[in-house]
Amino acid sequence: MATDTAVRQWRRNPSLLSGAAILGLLIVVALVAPPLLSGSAETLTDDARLGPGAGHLLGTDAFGRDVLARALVATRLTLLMAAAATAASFVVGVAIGALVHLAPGWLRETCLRLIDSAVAFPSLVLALVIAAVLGPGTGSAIVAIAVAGVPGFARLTANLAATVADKDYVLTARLLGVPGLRILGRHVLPNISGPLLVLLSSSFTLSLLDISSLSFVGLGVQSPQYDWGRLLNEALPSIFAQPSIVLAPSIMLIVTGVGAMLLGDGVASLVDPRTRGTAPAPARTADAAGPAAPAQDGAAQAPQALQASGGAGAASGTEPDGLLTVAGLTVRAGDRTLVDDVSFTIGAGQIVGLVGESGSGKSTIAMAVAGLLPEGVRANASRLALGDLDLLGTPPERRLATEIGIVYQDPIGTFNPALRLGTQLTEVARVHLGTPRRQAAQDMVRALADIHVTEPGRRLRQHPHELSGGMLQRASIASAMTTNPRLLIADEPTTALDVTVQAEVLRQFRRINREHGTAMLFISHDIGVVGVLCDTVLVLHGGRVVDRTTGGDLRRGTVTHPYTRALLAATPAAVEAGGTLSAVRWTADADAAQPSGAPSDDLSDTAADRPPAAEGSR
Ligand SMILES: Nc1ncnc2c1ncn2[C@@H]1O[C@H](COP(=O)(O)OP(=O)(O)OP(=O)(O)O)[C@@H](O)[C@H]1O
Repeated sequence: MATDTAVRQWRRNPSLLSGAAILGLLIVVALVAPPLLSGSAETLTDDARLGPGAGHLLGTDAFGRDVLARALVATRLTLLMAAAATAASFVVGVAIGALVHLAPGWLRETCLRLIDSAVAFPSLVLALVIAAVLGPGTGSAIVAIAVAGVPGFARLTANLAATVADKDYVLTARLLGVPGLRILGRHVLPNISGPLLVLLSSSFTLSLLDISSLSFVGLGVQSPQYDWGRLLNEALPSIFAQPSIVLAPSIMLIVTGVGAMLLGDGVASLVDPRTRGTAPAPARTADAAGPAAPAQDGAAQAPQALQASGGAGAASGTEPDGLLTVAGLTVRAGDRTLVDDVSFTIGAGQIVGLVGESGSGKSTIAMAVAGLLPEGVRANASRLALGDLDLLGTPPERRLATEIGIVYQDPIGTFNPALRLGTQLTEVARVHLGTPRRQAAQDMVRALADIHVTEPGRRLRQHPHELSGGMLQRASIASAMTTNPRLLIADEPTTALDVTVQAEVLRQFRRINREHGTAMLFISHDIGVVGVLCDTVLVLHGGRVVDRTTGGDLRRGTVTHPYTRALLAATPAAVEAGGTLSAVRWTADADAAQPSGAPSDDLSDTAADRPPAAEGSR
């Protein structure tokens, strides 16, 4: 079965097939030509400078040696030198790039600038300088080309690693306390392997040409050894009288280069799990299947589906003890304040929502709570704690990993595309709870079934790209709940999903909240969704809390703060209810600014003037 799949993948990959065929043929030549053809390639005869003919297809050189035989015998040394130089550049370059990526900010920037300068220097010129310093010879040519190739690999590795570093699955690994080197090996390098392999193949071609160039100018292979560059060097004096003498090494160089590039392209698409084409992606209908009936249609379905259930905290009508305490949280990037003096608490079983326009600081607050702020961004607070766990200091990784779960906006970006779901979903249980692999898999199958993922056993063997967005989001909720965390942070968890899947995902949040008493910090642009799910809602604007209200007030539309009213007026639900869709035009210091169609109000109705909806309102 696996063999059939492998054969199909190869058949569907003409670059891989043709590149492998060409390089395979060259390897055969490199293996068999020296023992079979060394005689005619190296024995001096009186048949000097013969033209192409029956005895010698491409003629003979000035010493009567067969030109074609020499080119074929030279294949072994040429390929070995190019491969050795490329392998050395690859290993050293990737290692340097990875270390640079892990280095602290100032050192990384310095190293990157140095690498950039090295890349800007032409590799052949650099190789010529190194070869001239080391002296002519096969070894020095390999070293020179290898050194010249290092900066390219180092830069690509460091740059690509930086693009993967802010992916959700890397953030999650950081939250779980996975060491930097392990994150690099497990999450970063596998996901940048495609471009690195393409560079490997083009670097092999470049090494081949550079090594041949060094030999051609007399700094590489020395007589009596010969590679294709050395053959071109020897043919130079007679190139006009006997042009056929340069044909064989030139053609061999071109064919090898083309073969390497084709193979590189083919391997790059083969290692990318998204283009492997394994099992077909599940049908969309499977996503909505499951014991809970999906909402019928329309944006209003999600809120309606949840309204009936009511909020745990809201139903109690009491303010639960603060499990998460955020007091005076301020987050800065350099001299820019991203979040300004934000305070709130979340009790066990309570859901607190953060709403606000894009850029108002919602995700920054969540990341500050989880200790996942990006480099250069610093959080300060008079208190930031989850129960007895001080989140401002350096909390024990194990506790962070098990007491906070995160569900991100983009279910596809949440998972490492290079790893099967089973490996990723059971990692926390295996690594942090010490659960045996088989038991962790069985537990996860149950957890996925609980959250209405169909065929959970099969899902664990699939890669993320083989599941729909809704199914992946449910898998990420199941994953976040593995340790039964005290706090679940959901950062726009439904934004990337269509409305029917949204409703189901929201139902799952509600169920988890009620069954496990999990405290939740729920972030959304969608004020309607926040209204039906959350007990307490903080409205953010420009990094500050401008209003505190309740889900009930949002649902009933009985909010009084002008900005919150402006947000409500800007939701499609307001239009469905007969209102006018308005753009939000409120600013903290422009009391006249109102959404069009919204009743006039002034800014005296600040959070301080309102009864606190959550403990610690500022
Ligand atoms: N690493 C960073 N360095 C500097 N500024 C940042 C950084 N990350 C975010 N910001 C800024 O912080 C502010 C708040 O961003 P944040 O992502 O928290 O907003 P948000 O309300 O979650 O927006 P969205 O809903 O679009 O995700 C924005 O102005 C953003 O440009």
